[in-house]
Amino acid sequence: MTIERDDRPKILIVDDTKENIDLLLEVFRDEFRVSAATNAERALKLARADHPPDIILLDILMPEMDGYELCAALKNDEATKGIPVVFVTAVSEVMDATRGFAAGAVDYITKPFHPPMVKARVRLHLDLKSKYDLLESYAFIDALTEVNNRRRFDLVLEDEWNRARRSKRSLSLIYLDVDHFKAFNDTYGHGAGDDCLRRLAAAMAGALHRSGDFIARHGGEEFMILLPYTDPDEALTIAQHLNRIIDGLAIPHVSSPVAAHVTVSMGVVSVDPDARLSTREIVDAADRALYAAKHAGRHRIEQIAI
Ligand SMILES: Nc1nc2c(ncn2[C@@H]2O[C@H](COP(=O)(O)OP(=O)(O)OP(=O)(O)O)[C@@H](O)[C@H]2O)c(=O)[nH]1
Repeated sequence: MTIERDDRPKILIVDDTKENIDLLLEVFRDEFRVSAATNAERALKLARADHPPDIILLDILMPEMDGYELCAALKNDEATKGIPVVFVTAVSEVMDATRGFAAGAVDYITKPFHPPMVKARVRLHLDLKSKYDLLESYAFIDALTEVNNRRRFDLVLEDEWNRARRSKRSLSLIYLDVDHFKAFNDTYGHGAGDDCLRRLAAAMAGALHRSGDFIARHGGEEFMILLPYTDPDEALTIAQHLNRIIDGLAIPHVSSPVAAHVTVSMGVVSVDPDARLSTREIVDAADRALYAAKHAGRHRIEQIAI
């Protein structure tokens, strides 16, 4: 049996009048997955769900929380602020649309609907959103290795550390540095050095399977691997696995005093969720462990728990 995936964009219609919902449902049901809410509370719940809508059509006039307030609430929430909101308004209320833009809406459509126009505008905003998302993702990708960059790492570490503290689960971090990489560049050239970093990044990214596992290039020949919900034993197992994967690439390094191929050193830190530490202190601890691994001869893993 094959289960077909429904890749159509998701649209959420928020309107307290069932007839208006039905009208828009007719317009969108063939091209979109449509859900509907008749009040702000339900709309917020659907917008914050695991599979949020790609766009929200929002009636301005609703009892209790009106469209403006709901829009402002969506824009103030990290989880929903990126979802484009289009106001739905009667022609007589067009002036109010200005307030809608101030609340964070991207556009408005007027009743009575002209279906092709409504569809075209919704498609336009979906298209703009996906281009915006793509651009934003470039800002977080390391151009050489195409894994996450340091900027993204800083944000994700902050998020994961907060989550670890809330859920009382330990967080582990691997700070990894290529051994004698200056000698590698000097021997094989900077272009070969770049290729080596690309291969290491791809191999490590391919070896991390758990959702939430995260790799970033931290700078130069340094990488960070963040392992949420991971205790010291598991973190050590993953570090050893990465070490084997890198040894397995067997990238020749004749000028390394450590081995005939490219090797790495790792500092592994596992943090107790009750430890009152800043993310900076976590990174510093991983750095100390990495330094110990380098000092002890390289091509090894040093681990600390804090
Ligand atoms: N090819 C290439 N080299 C880089 C890049 N970023 C940093 N490097 C080089 O990485 C080398 C790092 O050298 P060091 O910090 O002295 O460390 P190392 O030679 O790896 O020695 P240990 O870390 O002590 O084992 C420098 O020569 C940098 O020029 C890069 O993007 N591409």
